[in-house]
Amino acid sequence: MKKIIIAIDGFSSCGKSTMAKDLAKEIGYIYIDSGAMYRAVTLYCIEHQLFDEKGQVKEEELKARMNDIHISFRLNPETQRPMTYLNGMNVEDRIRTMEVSSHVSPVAALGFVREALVRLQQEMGKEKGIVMDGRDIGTAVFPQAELKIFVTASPEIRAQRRYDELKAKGQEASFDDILYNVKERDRIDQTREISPLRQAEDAILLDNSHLTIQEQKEWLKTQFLKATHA
Ligand SMILES: Nc1ncnc2c1ncn2[C@@H]1O[C@H](COP(=O)(O)OP(=O)(O)O)[C@@H](O)[C@H]1O
Ligand SMILES: Nc1ccn([C@@H]2O[C@H](COP(=O)(O)OP(=O)(O)O)[C@@H](O)[C@H]2O)c(=O)n1
Repeated sequence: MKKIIIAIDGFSSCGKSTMAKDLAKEIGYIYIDSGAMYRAVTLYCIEHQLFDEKGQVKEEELKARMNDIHISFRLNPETQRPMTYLNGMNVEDRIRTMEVSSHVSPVAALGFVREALVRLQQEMGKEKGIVMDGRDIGTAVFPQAELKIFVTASPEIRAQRRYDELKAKGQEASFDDILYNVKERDRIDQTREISPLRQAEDAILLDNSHLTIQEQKEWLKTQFLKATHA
């Protein structure tokens, strides 16, 4: 069967990666979490003191160091899940902290950061057979994608999902802080100048507020089958 590109965009913490990862595994496609790449650049900034005392990113310094930032994915041999690597180090857990979540959107709004990461993402999708999730996959990275999904759910439900996830990992978390972060990232992501978060005209909208993980997985598989048998 001819391989296609599947773009899954939408608001923060609604379940995009969960459904994208599950589908990719089932149909034998590569899965790429583009948000992990923006998170990895943000972790690099935190670890190299590239935020000033006001919490603003030191743009010129980051720009000068972009060539020193190498991001890749490798499958965990036990779980078969993709792990994010930054300059050869596994940073999968470190990029998921609230500290990174609260700094990532301003970093992702920078044109030179987006240019570098979009180039890498397009390279990864060159052979098709890829499911990528993020904010601008259907609008900017792969506007030609054969299947585009735009996912949303209420902010409270999304914050609860992220809260449960952090708690399950044993991380300290406050529901109110997470809710604030989810809403604030949505605001910055939707209002930035370059490739703001928006639904592509040809994307299928999914509100999964009241769907289980299993239900949304089945829904996505149906969309895939429709797109490949059309
Ligand atoms: N339909 C759902 N119902 C309940 N929890 C969900 C659902 N979809 C995903 N989750 C959980 O919500 C959290 C956020 O999901 P994730 O896939 O990381 O979202 P995103 O990629 O959109 O940020 C994860 O802990 C995931 O297990
Ligand atoms: N294609 C993408 C993916 C993520 N991002 C940025 O990276 C942040 C983290 O993305 P993510 O997908 O890991 O976010 P979660 O919804 O998983 O928390 C987003 O809030 C955006 O600011 C982006 O700008 N473009």
